[in-house]
Amino acid sequence: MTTLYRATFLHTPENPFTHAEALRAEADGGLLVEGGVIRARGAFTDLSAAYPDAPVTDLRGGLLLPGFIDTHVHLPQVRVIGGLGLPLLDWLDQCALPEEARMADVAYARGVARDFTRGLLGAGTTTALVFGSHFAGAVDAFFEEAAKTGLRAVTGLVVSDRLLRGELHTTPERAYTEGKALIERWHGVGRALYAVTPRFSLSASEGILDACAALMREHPGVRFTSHINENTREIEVVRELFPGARDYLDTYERAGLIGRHSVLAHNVHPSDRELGVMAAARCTAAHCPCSNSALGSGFFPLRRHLDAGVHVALGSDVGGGTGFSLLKEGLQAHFMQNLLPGGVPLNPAHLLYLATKAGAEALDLPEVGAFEPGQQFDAVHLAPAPGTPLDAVFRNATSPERALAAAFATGTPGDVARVWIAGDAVHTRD
Ligand SMILES: Nc1nc2[nH]cnc2c(=O)[nH]1
Ligand SMILES: [Zn+2]
Repeated sequence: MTTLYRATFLHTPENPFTHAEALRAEADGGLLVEGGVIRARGAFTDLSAAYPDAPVTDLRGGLLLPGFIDTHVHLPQVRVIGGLGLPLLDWLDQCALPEEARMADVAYARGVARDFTRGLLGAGTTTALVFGSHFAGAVDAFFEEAAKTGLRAVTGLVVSDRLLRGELHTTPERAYTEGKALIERWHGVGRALYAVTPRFSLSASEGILDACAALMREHPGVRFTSHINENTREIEVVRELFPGARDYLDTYERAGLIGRHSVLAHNVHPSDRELGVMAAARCTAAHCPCSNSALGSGFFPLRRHLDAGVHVALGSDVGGGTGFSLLKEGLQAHFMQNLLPGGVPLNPAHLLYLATKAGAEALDLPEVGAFEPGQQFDAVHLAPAPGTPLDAVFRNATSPERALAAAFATGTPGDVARVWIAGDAVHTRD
């Protein structure tokens, strides 16, 4: 099936942190999509002349962007968004972990997976690196829900063997056998990919990190994700638990877990050595600005990451974060860099890149992240309801870039009118 989409569209096929003019915009643009793949892109008049028989879907009056890519979000935390006012370790004990224990019940986990997937798609997120659950049945339920809805999900069993609560602990042996079974069942099936996921070094012994490394070695192509350097108290505890490690990163590095397919969430308090190793390994820091603010974790040192050459993408970190919208994460990143002495001034091109193409790079998914011919048509149509302030800005914007800035400043999931993955409509606003 072929469709010619007519829209004001923007995308960032190049990295604006390293390329001038990275923001590409077409005020009256056309995207020819065939079988879910973008075949041609340009001015609408040119495309309609070249493909006069293609049925046109008219999306004028809003903005069409590549689907958002969330590189850090927790499946079992959708129902506990909003536990404000606690630092990380207290928030885990009081808000997150009691809810995560409920995921032992697969029927409960299925409901959570539905709420979670709906939250992602409704915010315009089409690909997500998801911290799964400590329970294999819940991870299965989420893979099933993602397959049903079309979401591109990269996820896995979260493993820990200390300092959480008993129900959430496993053993290195079980972490390995359950992880292996899930990889064999799901990795590379449809749009699903597996991510080996020790929760963080605070809750993971060397034995369980070694079990994770065995899974990575034996299954090339699976992704790796964990947390790092989020909170100063957490970092102190990790230092005490790993007296032989040079720093937090080294706890993962020594196990052989750091490489091109590794995504480390937060990294608010890194050392120069850690940044150097992350850059050399070409792994990614998932920046989660709303979470860093809500949990008081600190200001992400974006300048130091960029100067060291570390790739950075964006994560919502629901439920430490405050919701699924990567528009909000972009705005909060912008605010925090504005407030941080020596922060990086972030323009709309940076924000769009962080919310889209940067995530595709992080996950090594060249088929998504922008509107290049040959890429999948994963897209979000922002079309504010008539009479809203964003609608007023869109109607009066002097350029697509101005409208994009306003979308980050004031856009919400309520402005997400329609979302496509591989050309299929996966969310339509009521
Ligand atoms: N923000 C955040 N940090 C973590 N570190 C370990 N677990 C978590 C979590 O669930 N959320
Ligand atoms: Zn997290």
